[in-house]
This record gives sequence, C-alpha cells and structure tokens, in this order.
Amino acid sequence: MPKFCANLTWLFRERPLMDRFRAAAEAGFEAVEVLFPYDAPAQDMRDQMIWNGLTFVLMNCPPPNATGGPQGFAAIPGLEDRFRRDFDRTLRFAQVLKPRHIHVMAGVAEGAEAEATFVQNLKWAAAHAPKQSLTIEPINRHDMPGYFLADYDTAARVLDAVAAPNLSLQFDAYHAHRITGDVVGSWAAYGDRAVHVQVAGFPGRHEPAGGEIDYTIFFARLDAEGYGGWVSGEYAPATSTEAGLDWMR
Ligand SMILES: O=C(O)C(=O)[C@@H](O)CO
Ligand SMILES: [Mg+2]
Repeated sequence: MPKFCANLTWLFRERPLMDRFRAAAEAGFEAVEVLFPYDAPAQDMRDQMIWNGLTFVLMNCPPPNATGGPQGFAAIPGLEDRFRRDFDRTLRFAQVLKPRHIHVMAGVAEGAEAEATFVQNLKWAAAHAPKQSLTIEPINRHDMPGYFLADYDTAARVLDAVAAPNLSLQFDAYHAHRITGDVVGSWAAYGDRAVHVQVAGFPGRHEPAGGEIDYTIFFARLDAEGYGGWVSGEYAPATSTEAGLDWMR
C-alpha cells in the first residue's frame, strides 16, 4: 500500500485544529497536510507534529483571510505584486512548518494572458525559493468555478514552460475523475510529473472507497510503479473520521 497522509483541513474536524495532529497519529497516519495553516501559531503546529512524530507534507499558497478569500492569484494578470507578497508570507510560515511541498494556487482566470502570468509567477517563485518543492494542481471547475488550472494538458504545458526542478504536479484523483473520467489513464499520462497525490471518493467526495473510482486498482498501480510520495486523504468523512478509515487498511 502507498504511504497515507491525513488532510487535517478535511479530516478529524470533530476536534479543534490543534487536537487533530494527535488524533491523526493515533489513527495510524505518519504524515499530515493543512491547506491553509495561517490562523494558528506556526510554532504550536510544528510542536504538535514533532510530539506526534508526523511529517508535514503540504500547505497551500496564498493565505486567505479568516473568512476564506480568493483561491490564489498566480494566474491573474495585474496581481503579480500581490502574488509575491503572499508567497513571501507563505515562506515565512514554511520556515517554521517545513512542508515537503507548497501548492501554489492559480486563481480564477482564463485565456493566454492568464497562462503567461501563471508561468511568469511560477518562474519567479521557483527561483525565489529554490530549495522548496512547489506544486500545481488541476482542480475541476464544477467544484471550483472558473479556476484557471482545470486540465492536465495545461498543467503539463505550464510545467514545461517554467522548467524548474522544484515545480511539479499535484495529482488529485477526485479532480482527475471529474476532469477526464479516467484516473488510471490520467496517471499513466501525467503521473511521472507528480510528487504528491490526493484521494477522495466520487461523486460525494467522501472516503476513497466504493464510489466510481476504483482505488484498489489505482493504489496497486502506484505501488507497481514504486511511487514514493504521499497519498493524502482529502475528503469529507461520510460519518465520523475514525469510522471511515478502513480504506487505508
Ligand atoms: O481542492 C483541492 O483539491 C485542494 O487540494 C486544495 O488545495 C484547494 O484548496
Ligand atoms: Mg486536492
């Protein structure tokens, strides 16, 4: 089986954020991700990870405000200064939290100018933080209307244009199914560019088991290829988090 990671923005929400680290460790996870860890003291979160023996795999850029905020600026022409300021703020948190990867969100935009802006901003970010692994993730527009990066061909084109060793693909199987209808086929075409995987069932975005995506096949494929990254459960538990964890066993 692959190495599984708990997305603490989606899982263990029965508890306050600071208590979710221990709950994840007690449930058998060795790694966690927190999408927007900007509303709690970074050192407290880091302490939780150390005390519970957890690897911190992923956080997102930019930091939205407490009420949510836009899903990124990296592909929005005219907001390059905003992107750079947010990226620097993310790096300040990352210095403490030490995430394996930072997911750089594109934002709501469309067209060639947006793609060129995305490429330029990512080139800047990759050079600005050369030791930090960065990712981009195709997200389906049913769940995130208007999101710029919503297909794998565009992601591959952007990765090629940026051509930075520290920028890779984040492959979310739930989005892949909504975008292409074929998770294993999409992985066959683009998985060699991926450093991080996220999973959820389809269509409900609940546990990665029993829906339209055959995770037995997908996980076997990851194992057969020797995929060495983490596979993160990024889903809304159908009942309680603990009651739904059979999928990882
Ligand atoms: O929506 C997803 O899927 C993600 O992985 C997030 O990074 C977006 O918030
Ligand atoms: Mg995802």
